[in-house]
Order: sequence, then structure tokens, then C-alpha cells
Amino acid sequence: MAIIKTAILQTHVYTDKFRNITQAAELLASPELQGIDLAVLPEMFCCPYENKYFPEYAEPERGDTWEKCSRLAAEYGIYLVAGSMPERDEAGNIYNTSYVFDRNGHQSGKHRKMHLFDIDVKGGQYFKESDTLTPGDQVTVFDTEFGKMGLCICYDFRFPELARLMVDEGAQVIIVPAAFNMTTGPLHWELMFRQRAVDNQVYTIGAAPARDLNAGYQSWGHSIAADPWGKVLMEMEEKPDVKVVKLDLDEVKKVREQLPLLKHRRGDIYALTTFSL
Ligand SMILES: NC(=O)CC(=O)C(=O)O
Repeated sequence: MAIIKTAILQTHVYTDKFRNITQAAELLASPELQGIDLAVLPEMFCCPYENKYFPEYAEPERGDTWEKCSRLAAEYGIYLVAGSMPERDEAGNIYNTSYVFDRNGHQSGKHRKMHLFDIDVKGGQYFKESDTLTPGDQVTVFDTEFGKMGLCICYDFRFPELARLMVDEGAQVIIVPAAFNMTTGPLHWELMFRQRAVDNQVYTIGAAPARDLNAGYQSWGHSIAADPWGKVLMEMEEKPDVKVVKLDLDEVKKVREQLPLLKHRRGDIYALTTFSL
């Protein structure tokens, strides 16, 4: 039986970058989180989610924030999906990047947001990540002692092809540091985590920043975990919160045996291939 004790941290995002890391460290030290296997932080957990901040807060891989997250994973002997943070590469490009650390603090995964969040909803949310960010181009699946997990960031999860590619690579859990907003969150957030779970027969985990009414971008919050039947195991409200959920990978096996959607695909008729528009 493979049960993964997973903590989802819906943290407040401070403008002081290192206060965000201290906050994560304090939460990981709390008695309720002892004995967990995996912790997941939100999208841009250490940088306010606004274009003007991304270049200012960006660090190279193995920078200070990376280092502190690696140490936290090793100190608590957990897998840590370190939400996401702005990453600057040698050429000066900035990415929205999620690093994963194993129980020894070694980097075991890295995902650069592939689909940049450029939307303009009349009377609602406007955002243009492409003003400052460069998209990644890799599908990300990482290994754990429990099996493979997929990783993508927020807007990436809207693209069903990407989740399916992770599942085809063996993912039984899909982890999504994310920050939906007050326009899209109410209707799409829970629906999407449940739908991807049902379609792919996986656990889905969304970790969002807590809502801050003084911030330039209002996060929907509502960090969530859904099981492979599409049932919501846990959903937070908008305030800072931490919850532990148990992911039982036998459930993935059972659902896939009893309702064999993945086996019943007609690969002879349709194929998911990379395409250009
Ligand atoms: N912030 C995002 O990347 C995505 C989002 O808010 C949405 O898809 O809605």
C-alpha cells in the first residue's frame, strides 16, 4: 500500500522574498506537518504575481531561494515541490519555474511554465506573462519512491494534452502550483482539477497563494486535492491555510482496472502528437 502524506501550503505572499521562505520553514516545522512525505507550495510563493516583480525577484537555478528550499527538503526528509519562482537563465531570459527536491535535498525535477498566461477578459482579469517571461518547452515528470508524478504550473493545466502526456509517461499524481484569479477561479478551478483527475485517473493537487486584497493580482486561493474518481478530497477557502491529504496509489490502480479508460483509448484512430497551429 503506497500512501503519500501530502501537505498543501496555501501561503501568504510577502513582498519580502525571504519572509516567504521563513513562512514555509515555520509551517514545515509545525507539529501537524511532521511525518509528511511531500509538501507543495504555491505558484510564485516568494514573489508577488505581477510582471513588474518577476525580473526583480528572479534568481538563477541554485540561487538563494533554490538553496533554502533544497535545505528544507533535506532537513525534513521530504519531497518538496517548491511552488514556483522567477528563474533567470544565463542569457537573461526569465521563466516561471518550479523545482522539485527529493528527501536529500537534491533537485529531482524542474518545470518551466510552458503556456504563458496572456488573457484579457473584458471587465475581468487581464494578464500578459509574455511581457516578461519566456515559456518552457518540456513536459515534466519526476520520480519518487512512490512512483512518477507530473508537474505543471497553473495555466499549463488548462491544456488537457499536457496532462495526458504526463500520464503516458507514468504519472499517477499531477501537481500544480497555481494562482487562478477572481474571474476564472469561481467557475474553472475546481472543475479543472476534478476533470483532469477523472480523464487521467490520477490524483490532482493544486497549491495556490492565499488571497491578498492589497495585492495587484487577487489569487482565488482554494488549494485543492482531487482523487482519481474526481472526488474533491480537500478544498481550502481563500485565507492562508495548510492541510494534509493522504494519496493512496492503490486507488489509482483500482480505478484504472475497474473503469479502464486509459486502456480503452483508440490509439489506432487518434494519436496525441506534437502539432503546430
Ligand atoms: N495564473 C495562471 O497562470 C492561470 C490562471 O489564472 C487561469 O488560467 O485562470
